[in-house]
Amino acid sequence: MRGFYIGRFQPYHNGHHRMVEEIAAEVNELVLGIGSAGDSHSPRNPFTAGERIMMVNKAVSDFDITTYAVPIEDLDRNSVWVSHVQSMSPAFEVAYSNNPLVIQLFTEAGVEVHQSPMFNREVLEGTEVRQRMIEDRDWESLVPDEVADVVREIDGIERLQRVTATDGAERVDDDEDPNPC
Ligand SMILES: Nc1ncnc2c1ncn2[C@@H]1O[C@H](COP(=O)(O)OP(=O)(O)OP(=O)(O)O)[C@@H](O)[C@H]1O
Ligand SMILES: NC(=O)c1ccc[n+]([C@@H]2O[C@H](COP(=O)(O)O)[C@@H](O)[C@H]2O)c1
Repeated sequence: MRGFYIGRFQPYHNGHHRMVEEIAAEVNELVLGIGSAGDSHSPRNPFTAGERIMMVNKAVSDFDITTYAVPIEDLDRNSVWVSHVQSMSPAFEVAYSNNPLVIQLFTEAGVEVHQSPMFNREVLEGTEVRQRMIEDRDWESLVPDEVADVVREIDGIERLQRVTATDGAERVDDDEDPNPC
């Protein structure tokens, strides 16, 4: 049986990895949808689809299943999103997600959806990993070693810190004359 699991994976972390481990007990093939594939170089989506494919492919090589990483760009219309996914992915019988919108859209389209427990969600969350990267705090322990290697290879921390920084320009208050003479 072939399954489908989509995430933004910004970056792929140990919560995703635990979920793939559980999925691997149920299917022998898994499509990993790289969601919001067109987004990169922003605080919420720092890594490109290609970089996320590297992270995911290297990390899941430990598991005894065949995997395919497929980039999926976002659409303005949720109502046709499942068809869009199906048009880009190898065919699959079951979708895995804990995202309420994704669950709703697949269910309405007649696709069986399985949820998983949330693993150590207090820290295993992309937002937390990125915050630690910005603040130079330990993030490596929250991701598979292969992902940490990719982040270092692409100078990902420097990029995230730079795209998160403000431009440092002095703010001029509205009621202050910028050109006093
Ligand atoms: N710790 C976790 N345990 C189980 N599932 C998780 C965990 N973290 C994320 N997921 C699930 O993995 C899928 C992809 O998640 P996503 O890539 O958005 O990660 P995220 O940690 O929620 O990231 P962000 O904080 O950047 O939104 C979603 O279905 C999400 O619910
Ligand atoms: N209309 C759309 O483009 C649409 C709808 C539902 C989910 N998605 C994408 O699917 C992915 C879902 O992953 P998360 O669970 O990580 O949010 C995201 O990249 C999200 O943007 C896109």
